[in-house]
Amino acid sequence: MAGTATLSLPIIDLSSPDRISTAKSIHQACVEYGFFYLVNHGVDEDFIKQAFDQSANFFSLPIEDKIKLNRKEYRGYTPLYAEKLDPSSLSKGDPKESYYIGPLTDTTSVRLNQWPSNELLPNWRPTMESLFWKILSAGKELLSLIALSLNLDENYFEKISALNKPEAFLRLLRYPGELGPNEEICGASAHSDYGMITPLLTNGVPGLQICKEKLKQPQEGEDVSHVEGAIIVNIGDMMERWTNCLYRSTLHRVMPTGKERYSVAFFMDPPSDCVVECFESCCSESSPPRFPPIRSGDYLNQRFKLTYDSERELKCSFQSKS
Ligand SMILES: O=C(O)CCC(=O)C(=O)O
Ligand SMILES: [Fe+2]
Repeated sequence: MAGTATLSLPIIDLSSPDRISTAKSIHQACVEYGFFYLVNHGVDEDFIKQAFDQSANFFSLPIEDKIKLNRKEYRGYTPLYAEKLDPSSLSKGDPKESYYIGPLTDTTSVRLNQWPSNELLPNWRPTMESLFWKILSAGKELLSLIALSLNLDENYFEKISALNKPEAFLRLLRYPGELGPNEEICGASAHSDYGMITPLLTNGVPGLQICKEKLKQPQEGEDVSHVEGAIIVNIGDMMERWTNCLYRSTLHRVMPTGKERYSVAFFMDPPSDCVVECFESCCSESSPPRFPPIRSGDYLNQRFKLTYDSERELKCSFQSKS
């Protein structure tokens, strides 16, 4: 984007045998940016391309077909303008459409997922299921390195039950191109993600920006450039709470560029009953915890209420399970 700085984010190699040095690089990336690229993550490029093709197949269906799968229980289709990620923004909503797939990890809530029929979109469901498992596996591996990066045991997230049945949501996104560049309108308004980490894939069309200064107005964005085959990972608010703000949950947004853009975000949240409280390695007498402990499910519900129409009764998987 003209006049906007482009960031060169750190690159983390998930398959490096030197886990200690990788953990150090993660530490630095999370303190400085809250964002990094993940390479050698095990999700192969051809498969990613197939998944983007399938995502495009869904979004190019007639609106009547898409609306039949309208979001219920946080799963399914959300049309253009249904969401406003920055609740303080005066816009009518974010110009993007999306499709949510809820956790496949939980035998009870998995049935809440909605799927286009195999006749309508052959092989769509298995492709997305496979994408879910592949990104989950990279995410779990990454979380063991994040634990190491915080001087915790590499199985720490399993030990605090954050990873046994993670509330991972796969979200397919499409930003229409025809809106054209417009400074007032963001494809996704500035926000931070709510959970532990968000691995993100894009089809290479630019638009994603990081706003490093949370409180600055108007917000200034720096472009995140595309690195072929890499997963972009950002730290979420719950990780920020766990680490007493050592690791940054950085504001980001998607600006329109006049080109149609696709992305896939994978929100990795702890299960609803997991209590998020400051890690021992991140607080001390001189730096006491800044946030009280909170159940992950309660925290997420508060945040979702602000993002979506606040009048609407929210019923999330984490409520129906507990
Ligand atoms: O589409 C993107 O690149 C980012 C999406 C995003 O930040 C989100 O959905 O939380
Ligand atoms: Fe986000």
